[in-house]
Amino acid sequence: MKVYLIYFSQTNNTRSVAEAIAESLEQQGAVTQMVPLKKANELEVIDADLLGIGTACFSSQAPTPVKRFLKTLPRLDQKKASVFATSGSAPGRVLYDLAHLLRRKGADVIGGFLTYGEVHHPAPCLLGRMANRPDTQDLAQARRFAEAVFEHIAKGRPGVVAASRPETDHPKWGFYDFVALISSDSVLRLLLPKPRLNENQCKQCQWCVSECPMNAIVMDAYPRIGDQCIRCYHCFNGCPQKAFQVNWVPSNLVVSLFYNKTFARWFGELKPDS
Ligand SMILES: Cc1cc2nc3c(=O)[nH]c(=O)nc-3n(C[C@H](O)[C@H](O)[C@H](O)COP(=O)(O)O)c2cc1C
Repeated sequence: MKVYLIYFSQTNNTRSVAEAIAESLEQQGAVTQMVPLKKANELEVIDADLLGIGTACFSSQAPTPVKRFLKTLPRLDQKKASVFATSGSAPGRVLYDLAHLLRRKGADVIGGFLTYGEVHHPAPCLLGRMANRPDTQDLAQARRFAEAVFEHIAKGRPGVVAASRPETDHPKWGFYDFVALISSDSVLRLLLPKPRLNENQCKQCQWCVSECPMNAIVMDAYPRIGDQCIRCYHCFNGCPQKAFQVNWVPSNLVVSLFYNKTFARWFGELKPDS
């Protein structure tokens, strides 16, 4: 069985889950190729017996670059696919987004797996950080999920694997599912601050230009962030010179008043744990 495993991961949580899944599939005899989204290739997708797509959750949904990629895929008539995601406490529609877009292309989505991933979103006041996730148990669960997917295909079973998360097939209608519906990129651009470059610290290494998942950073004399920025803060978090700055004051207010209150109401009094 040929498996093509694509992952979108900025702080390596989803990548660790993808590695655990790949390892488990290989142990069972599958030939697995694992690639980051930016390097994913349509021809390999078509060639695979099983397509795996994994992502970090942004704003309780699948990040825009992942959705865009899935929308541009060719027809996947009855190709087996499985999806997985890592998130903080509010995964919302992330699994459904992946499965729904794959099904629209005609894929046969046989399972969805979700686990926690430590949150590195730089907004200082965000609660629910899920420190050190995914941990050994989470990764063991990911391996078991991969075993179930492999067995399902090998034995030619119909439908979805028993271990699949129900929201892979039907969206839930909880609070964060609504958050996902209203959190379009344009709303996030209004609510969240854009990173700003401190030119004195920038060494023009162009790390941010090559890493931006939206290809929204272009090089003038210095990197310039364009209007396509989705506020993922990958440039801010990852810049080797720490040359980006963000003014959190206005959005801290929004997050503290609205988001953290909701966390507290729905999940108990979460405390910053790092
Ligand atoms: C910009 C951004 C937005 C996020 N939004 C959410 C969210 O709405 N709900 C949630 O549960 N986690 C959210 N997270 C947390 C990530 O989904 C989580 O940390 C994930 O494991 C990161 O995966 P990665 O290390 O593979 O990039 C967000 C993280 C970032 C950076």
